[in-house]
Amino acid sequence: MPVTRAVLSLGSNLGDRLGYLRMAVDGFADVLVAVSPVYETAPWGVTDQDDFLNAVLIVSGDVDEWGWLRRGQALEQAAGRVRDRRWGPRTLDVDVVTVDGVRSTDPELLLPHPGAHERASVLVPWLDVEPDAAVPGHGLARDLVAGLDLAGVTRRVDLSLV
Ligand SMILES: Nc1ncnc2c1ncn2[C@@H]1O[C@H](COP(=O)(O)OP(=O)(O)OP(=O)(O)O)[C@@H](O)[C@H]1O
Ligand SMILES: Nc1nc2c(c(=O)[nH]1)N=C(CO)CN2
Repeated sequence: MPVTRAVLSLGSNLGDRLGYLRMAVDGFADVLVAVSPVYETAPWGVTDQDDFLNAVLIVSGDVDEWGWLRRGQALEQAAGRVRDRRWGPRTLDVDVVTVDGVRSTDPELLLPHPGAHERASVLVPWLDVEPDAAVPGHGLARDLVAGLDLAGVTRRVDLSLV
C-alpha cells in the first residue's frame, strides 16, 4: 500500500476535552508528522452547546484514505462517543480533512471534507502547522480564513498536546 499524508481535524466539547484530544494524539503516535496548538472555539452549526477544543494533526503512513477514516472512528469509539444529533456535543470527533491526491464523493468519506473550507476551527490550527495549506477546489487556507469571523476562536497556549 502506498504511503499517504492526511490532515485530520480533532474536536471535543464533552467531558475531559483535552484528555480526549490527547487520546487521539496517542492513537496516531506511530504516524504523526505535526500537531497543532489547541484552540477553544465557539460552536458552529448547533450553537446551543458548549465550546469545543479543536486541533489539527498531520499524519503520514502506509494507510489509505479509508484507513485514516477507520482509525479515527476507532478512536471516537474508544472515547465513548455516542452518535446522537448531527453537529451535536461529542467527546471526540475525528474528521479526515484531506488526503493528499485523493478526491472522493462517497458519502461515507467525502474528500476534501465538505465543511473544511468554511470552518475556522479547522483552518486556523491547520495553518499553524502548514502555512501553505490548501483545500482542493477552494484555495489557500490563509485566503479562506481571511473571509471568516474569528471572534469565537481563541488559542489556548496553556493547553498542549505535545
Ligand atoms: N471526510 C470525512 N471525515 C470523517 N467522516 C466523514 C467524512 N466524509 C464523510 N464522513 C462520514 O460522516 C459520517 C458522520 O460523521 P459525524 O457524525 O462525525 O458528522 P458530524 O461531525 O456531525 O458532521 P461533520 O462531518 O459536518 O463535521 C460518518 O459516518 C462518516 O462516514
Ligand atoms: N467550534 C466547533 N463547532 C463544531 C464542531 C467543532 O469541532 N468545532 N464540530 C461539530 C460537529 O461536527 C459541530 N460544531
